[in-house]
Amino acid sequence: MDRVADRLSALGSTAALELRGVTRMFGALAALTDVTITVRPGERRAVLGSNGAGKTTLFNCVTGDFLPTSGTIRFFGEDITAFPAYERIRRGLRRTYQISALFLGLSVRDNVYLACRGVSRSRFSMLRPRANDALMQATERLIEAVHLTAVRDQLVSELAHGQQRQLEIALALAGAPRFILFDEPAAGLSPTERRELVEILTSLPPHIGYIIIEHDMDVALRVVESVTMMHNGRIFKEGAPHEIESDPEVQELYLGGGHE
Ligand SMILES: Nc1ncnc2c1ncn2[C@@H]1O[C@H](COP(=O)(O)OP(=O)(O)OP(=O)(O)O)[C@@H](O)[C@H]1O
Repeated sequence: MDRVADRLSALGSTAALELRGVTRMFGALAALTDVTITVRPGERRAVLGSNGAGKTTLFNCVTGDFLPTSGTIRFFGEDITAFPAYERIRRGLRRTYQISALFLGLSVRDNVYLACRGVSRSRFSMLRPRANDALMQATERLIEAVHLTAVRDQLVSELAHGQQRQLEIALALAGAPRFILFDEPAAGLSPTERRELVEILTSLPPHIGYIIIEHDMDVALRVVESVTMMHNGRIFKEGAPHEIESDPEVQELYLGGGHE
């Protein structure tokens, strides 16, 4: 725990992500109500809650897929509330989706290379990549970081489901991310694949913070330092994983039928 505290304090005091009073209405339905969250640089946080709690809407407001109805969102101190999604990506914000967005007919390496090239300055270059190209080197590093070196030449369509999810993490790491939103990365994974996911997430570079939405509490609580519990669009509880796990109200909500 001391190591975590040292890592976080070394990364500065300006919040990586700060939501203040964020509300998002869909007609008369409040998907988010007055949500205030502060995530420090390098901090890893889980957002948990039952179906319809507002977790995906929260991600959509942070990425710019939806604008909040009211409230503000700051990213490393800058007010990004009204920024389009690409401006947020340019500033180092990334997201993975529940539904994958991979090129199934291309190899693992080509998928990662295209992602690296998409966020680099040379993306319009017509030159063929060379083996010593910096983008190729970045590609190989990312493939290694998500444990896919052994299958890097295989087509994505031939990969196991878990390997495809690992590849999605590599794509989110392309460029220079400072903060990643992981949307249920453990969904559909076998126990072995879940263990691998935990290893990959806990080995990410220390300056990269993230929020993870995850229904699997065992995975979520092992890869974060802090937890925000949501219920009916509001923040219901915040704390360290061990506090959340042993909280009677959280247990009631999860075990008492409030969760799927
Ligand atoms: N585009 C939309 N239009 C109308 N209502 C929406 C829209 N998106 C979400 N909602 C509603 O907002 C509420 C919060 O939904 P949201 O998807 O954010 O919850 P969630 O916590 O991500 O749930 P799940 O775990 O099922 O993904 C729900 O009542 C949902 O029906």
